[in-house]
Amino acid sequence: MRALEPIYQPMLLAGAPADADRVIEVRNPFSGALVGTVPQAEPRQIRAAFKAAARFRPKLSRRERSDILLGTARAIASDQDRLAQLITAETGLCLRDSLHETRRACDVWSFAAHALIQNDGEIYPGDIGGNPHQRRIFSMRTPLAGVIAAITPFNHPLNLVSHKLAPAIATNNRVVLKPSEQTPLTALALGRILREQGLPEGMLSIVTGTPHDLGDCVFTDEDAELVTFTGSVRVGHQIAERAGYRRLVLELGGNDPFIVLADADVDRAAHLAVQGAVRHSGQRCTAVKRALVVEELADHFAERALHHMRQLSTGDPSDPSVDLGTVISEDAAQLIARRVAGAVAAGARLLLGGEPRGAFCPPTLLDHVSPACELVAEETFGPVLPIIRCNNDVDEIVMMANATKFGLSAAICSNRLDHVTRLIEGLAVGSVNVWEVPGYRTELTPFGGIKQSGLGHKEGILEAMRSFTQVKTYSLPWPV
Ligand SMILES: NC(=O)c1ccc[n+]([C@@H]2O[C@H](COP(=O)([O-])OP(=O)(O)OC[C@H]3O[C@@H](n4cnc5c(N)ncnc54)[C@H](O)[C@@H]3O)[C@@H](O)[C@H]2O)c1
Repeated sequence: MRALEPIYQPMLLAGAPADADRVIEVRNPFSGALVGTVPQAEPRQIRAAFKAAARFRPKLSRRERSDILLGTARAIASDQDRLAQLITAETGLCLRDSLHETRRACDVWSFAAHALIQNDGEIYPGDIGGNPHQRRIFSMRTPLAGVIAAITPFNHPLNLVSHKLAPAIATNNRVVLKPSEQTPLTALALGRILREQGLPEGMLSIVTGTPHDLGDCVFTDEDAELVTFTGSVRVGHQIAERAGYRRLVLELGGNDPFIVLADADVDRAAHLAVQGAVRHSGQRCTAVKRALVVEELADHFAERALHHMRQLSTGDPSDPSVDLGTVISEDAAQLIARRVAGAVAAGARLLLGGEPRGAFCPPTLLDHVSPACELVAEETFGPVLPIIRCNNDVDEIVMMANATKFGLSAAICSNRLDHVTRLIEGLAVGSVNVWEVPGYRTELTPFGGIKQSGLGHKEGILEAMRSFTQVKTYSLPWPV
């Protein structure tokens, strides 16, 4: 496929294009080619973005918001090839994964449009207590008084940005978004679409820059009432320590187990595990990070997983037939390689893999992995499937799965209802999928982790619309 011409994208400050004295370069992780440049914002520009947002009071009717959201969904759908190419150029993800991402983002925007037409208030009778009143209490949801500060990671540059912006717009809020400096071009392309759909300028700023240059200003601005952050545990915890008295929504890393019990169809389980581990280059918070397989199936599982991994085609991520692109950078590929080597040194058997080439990390399969290795104790963000063998004992498997600081999602392969229900009850995670990859969800459903993976506030359109609003109650006389 022809390489895209390098582009310069200005930021959006209160909807208007804005430059800065310096730029950051975005390079294609596969080819090293320059994809484009964006401004390196200065802290004073971040302040200006929050100030402009705080001054603006959105007055869009539900119908107007719904039109903008549906228009955005349609624009993403009609431009999906170009957007997918941009995602692939910025991230090194294969085009197939990028197209998948554009379809998810369309869902986000259209589901938000549908969600906002539902009434979100409730009615409570006043005559229920020991001192009954002839009144009724009504609740309504209002936008936040302050501005939403949104910070997003590199790995889903369209979908996760959509998960911040769509519910914010649906609830008439104002947002200052700082996308990852590794993938800012897709976020800015989405910002342009929103402008074309008639989003009022004061509702959205998209500022770009490195955390090194911006410091804390995005999440400590005096006008930021809520910080919604998706990214690593390390950065999420730093933000939690420094953000002060404001609402926090943290969607952090994961270390998701893929549990295969003794009754499982081994080939089906192995195929799912490989998909869950390598799709999106293994760079999903909910990717399969550890396969916990009962000992009696493990040889067969490893053999079938090897078979499925060998089917994957690799190469230029912009080639539509390629299944696996690169990870985000050469440094990321090197870190994965070091952790794989560490696991092998600790006794794991490498069944498939090899040295990284630039940012390309080959699909990697290991068996007999010790749960103590860094490869599986930490979140390893790459196309790696480590098999940890375990005893055929559900309670022990629950303990192994939970023996991590993370608590995002999990997957189970079993048809034994008694075992499945014990696992669903026992796993300390936000979501469990039976006979699916851990990350399965719709864009509407609640999603988010516990323990170090998050504070328990959920995303997903409906939950995000709740966290981006306050509940106000009012009561009226209600004589009967
Ligand atoms: N739970 C979820 O929903 C979810 C979804 C996707 C990704 N993630 C997680 O995100 C991580 C991968 O993304 P990443 O590498 O971009 O994460 P990251 O934490 O390095 O960066 C995320 C964002 O924070 C910014 N940032 C980095 N350091 C900062 C600092 N000191 N102060 C303020 N902002 C800072 C980055 O510029 C980026 O915009 C993985 O851990 C993955 O599991 C979680």
